[in-house]
Amino acid sequence: MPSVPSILLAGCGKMGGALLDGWLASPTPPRLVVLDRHRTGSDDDVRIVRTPSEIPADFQPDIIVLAVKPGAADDTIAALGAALGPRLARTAILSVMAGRTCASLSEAAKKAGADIPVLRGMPNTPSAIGAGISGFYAPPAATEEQKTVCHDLLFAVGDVVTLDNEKDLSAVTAISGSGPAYVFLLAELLEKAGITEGLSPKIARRLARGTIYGAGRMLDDMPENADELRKAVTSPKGTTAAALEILMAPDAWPRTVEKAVDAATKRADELAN
Ligand SMILES: NC(=O)C1=CN([C@@H]2O[C@H](COP(=O)(O)OP(=O)(O)OC[C@H]3O[C@@H](n4cnc5c(N)ncnc54)[C@H](OP(=O)(O)O)[C@@H]3O)[C@@H](O)[C@H]2O)C=CC1
Ligand SMILES: O=C(O)[C@@H]1CCC=N1
Repeated sequence: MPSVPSILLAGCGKMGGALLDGWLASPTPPRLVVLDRHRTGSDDDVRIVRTPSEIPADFQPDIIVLAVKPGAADDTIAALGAALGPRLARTAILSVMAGRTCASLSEAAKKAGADIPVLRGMPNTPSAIGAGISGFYAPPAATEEQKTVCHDLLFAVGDVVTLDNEKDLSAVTAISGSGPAYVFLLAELLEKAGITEGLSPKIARRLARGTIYGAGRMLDDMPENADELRKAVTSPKGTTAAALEILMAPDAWPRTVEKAVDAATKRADELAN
């Protein structure tokens, strides 16, 4: 494989677009062709096509990053197989889709005439600014070179946790794949509560966002556990204690977060095939 790998990004919506932004801002972006029926325009760094038949004839992808909806994967793989044929002989697929297993995607690739390995990543949208975190799983069928290139693609946009068991990707999806949405919801709710308490929308927004940013940075920078950082904010009989008495009631956040993560994990399992 060449030192700069050739990547076909199939699907460039919310997650594919975040990966693309992150790669383009990284020190050594891969050679990129982007396939997405809604994207237009190309520049020096990336060629954008709307259908597989528009992929340049001399482009041979080392890795296809599959970032379409799980239900669109088989049709996309079939269309790529038909358009690229023998150009897929040394390609591997890196799926970033929720649920879909390596085995089911390998089967779809085989049907499309490409007997090629499928690796899986579960990134998240902060990848767009190089602050992602991804789970990564490579099956035994992948070569060491394919494992390294796929790992490094995810590492170029943030941290990577390598998993020994593919099954764990469902829980990873529920925690870090979907997780930014939970944090954004907290930002929305804090902002709304601030407005209810009489702050202007502008000030409530600034306080909510600044607080989540600062707390996130402390979690990243400081060695203390999250509960220690929480306790450092909580004066006995003070304001935080009054709020946490409500949030930490057994049926409030502890149970709600557990139930939400379990629902997301189960949904990832349902999307498997
Ligand atoms: N959003 C997120 O935060 C995360 C998403 N993921 C995974 O990433 C995948 C994509 O999700 P997301 O980015 O949200 O979805 P989007 O719908 O935003 O993006 C998918 C894009 O691919 C296009 N597309 C699908 N099939 C083809 C095709 N054959 N040819 C050309 N374009 C095609 C879609 O067009 P059209 O809409 O017309 O089909 C759409 O523009 C999912 O499998 C999801 O599980 C993983 C981690 C996080
Ligand atoms: O909601 C979803 O299914 C995708 C996977 C993780 C985040 N978004």
